[in-house]
Amino acid sequence: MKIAFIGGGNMAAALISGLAGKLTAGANIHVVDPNPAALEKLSAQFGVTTSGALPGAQQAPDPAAYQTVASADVIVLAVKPQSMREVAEQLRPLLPAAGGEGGGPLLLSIAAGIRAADLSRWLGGGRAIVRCMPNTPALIGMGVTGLAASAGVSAEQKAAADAIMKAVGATVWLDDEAKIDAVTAVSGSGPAYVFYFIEAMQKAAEELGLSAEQGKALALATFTGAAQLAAQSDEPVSLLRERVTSKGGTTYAALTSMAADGVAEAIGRAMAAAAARGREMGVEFGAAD
Ligand SMILES: NC(=O)C1=CN([C@@H]2O[C@H](COP(=O)(O)OP(=O)(O)OC[C@H]3O[C@@H](n4cnc5c(N)ncnc54)[C@H](O)[C@@H]3O)[C@@H](O)[C@H]2O)C=CC1
Ligand SMILES: O=C(O)[C@@H]1CCC=N1
Repeated sequence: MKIAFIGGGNMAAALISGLAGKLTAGANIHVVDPNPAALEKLSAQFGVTTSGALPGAQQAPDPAAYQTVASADVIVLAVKPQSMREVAEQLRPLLPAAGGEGGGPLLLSIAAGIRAADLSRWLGGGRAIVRCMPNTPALIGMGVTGLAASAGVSAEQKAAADAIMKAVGATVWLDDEAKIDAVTAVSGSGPAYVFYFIEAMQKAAEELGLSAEQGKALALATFTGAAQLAAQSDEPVSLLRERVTSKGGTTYAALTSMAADGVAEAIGRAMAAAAARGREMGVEFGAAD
């Protein structure tokens, strides 16, 4: 499978680390990014080929790269949402005319917010697009990705999208593209909530007299252990929580304090804000002329 990445930043690097040498040879992966440092790192680490610009970009275009991008089976769009329109319009002249179902390359967009209909329009219309929402644990093969296919994506292309994302973790297919905003709020942004919680626990551990190293070791092992226990258990998470919570004991004191502070409600509001921002970005960066 020949894969071209447009954008070689954090998420692209995480995906390439799972793909290169496993799903396809590094030499079958091409990365376009105007940042030379990002390209050097990816080519040294994974043996990918690289180029600095698409035609129409401000940098001097690299004609050898056109053919590589144009003949890719899958083009992963891994730039920031606000760059997506510009990149799609640069990509458009390289792509073969859109055919029927499964015609042309599969476009895999990992951008938050950007809707498939806008992307397809910027790419000349009738494109086979799968929207994906991965997350950064993909870097260690423990990501989870939500995917939604637009009309015109063939069964083979869906299988290719699934294989690419399974190379870095689990996949969850959605029947409706709009649900990608919910996935973004849960698992796309989710690692940041977990890091936030771990940071808070580390800080509190130090305030309680433990060293920074001790706080880190205890907080991390607790997260890993509790998440694995929940994943491996057939029982509801609420029951696992209750088993930790002795009546009148320490956990009860902590959870009572969290309930009084409205922590669960605050998490709900935070995730609603993430989903709303996803929808808003779709409008902000995808508006028709
Ligand atoms: N970071 C995360 O946790 C997640 C990010 N995403 C999505 O992934 C996308 C990329 O995010 P990150 O990798 O975090 O950002 P990043 O800033 O690390 O990477 C973006 C890359 O695009 C490059 N770029 C800019 N203009 C370009 C152009 N015209 N042609 C080619 N490359 C160009 C930049 O040089 C940069 O290396 C975003 O759309 C984001 O919504 C999705 C899931 C999780
Ligand atoms: O914060 C963001 O917009 C991106 C999408 C999900 C994670 N990072």
